[in-house]
Amino acid sequence: MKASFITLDGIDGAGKSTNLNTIRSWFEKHQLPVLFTREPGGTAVGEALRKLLLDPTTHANARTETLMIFAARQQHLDEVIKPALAQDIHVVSDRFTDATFAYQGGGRGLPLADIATLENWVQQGLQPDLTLLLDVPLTVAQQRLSQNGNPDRFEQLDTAFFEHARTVYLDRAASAPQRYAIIDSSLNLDEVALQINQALAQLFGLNA
Ligand SMILES: Nc1ncnc2c1ncn2[C@@H]1O[C@H](COP(=O)(O)OP(=O)(O)OP(=O)(O)O)[C@@H](O)[C@H]1O
Ligand SMILES: Cc1cn([C@H]2C[C@H](O)[C@@H](COP(=O)(O)O)O2)c(=O)[nH]c1=O
Repeated sequence: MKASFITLDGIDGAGKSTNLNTIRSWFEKHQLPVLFTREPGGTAVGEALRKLLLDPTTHANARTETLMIFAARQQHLDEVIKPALAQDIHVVSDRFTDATFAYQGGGRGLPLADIATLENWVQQGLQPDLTLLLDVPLTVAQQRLSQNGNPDRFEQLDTAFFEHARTVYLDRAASAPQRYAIIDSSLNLDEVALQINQALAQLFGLNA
């Protein structure tokens, strides 16, 4: 079986961290080899860039921010993602390039075509086999996040930023429905887990 590259994405507060456990359990149940990783991050270089990117005192403009994210991604692809896939290990990444289109494109307002240029240069055609897009209305995400202290540099951004980001995520999913599973993450955790398990089962041709 060819190894699959799966990404998990959505606006802050959509429930990615919470639902990673569901994905872990599904792979354990089916005894499939899998590597969990995240962006920005996943390597020493990537984690150092993540620290800068999420630090509220960092003053990076939108283009610098985007280049930092793609620098982290290049290292992540070369050091972690591509080697794992080559060894027939499935890879699940907590965020990938959809986040750049959504946050730097939708949120920050950079041209999506510029992000696509960087995507082509860095990924050389590599795309996820499945993207689990956790989708919630902004009010739900914000209500959930309000329970967490110390918002990071992105979590401090305003409602318009996240509305634009959510729109880009949904537009991308609509334009390539074979690659995306839109998960209604406003439902309770059991119902969200069911949708995630169904999407994984469909990708692998296994039981949910
Ligand atoms: N389906 C759900 N129903 C109720 N609460 C939820 C649900 N999913 C997540 N939560 C709660 O919402 C909060 C945010 O969830 P989580 O940290 O998983 O979001 P996230 O998308 O990973 O956010 P971030 O990207 O900022 O880490 C947590 O307190 C979590 O327990
Ligand atoms: C990959 C990627 C991430 N971001 C932002 C989105 C989040 O606010 C943070 C990462 O933190 P997480 O809650 O642990 O996912 O970084 C971004 O703006 N652009 C990207 O490409």
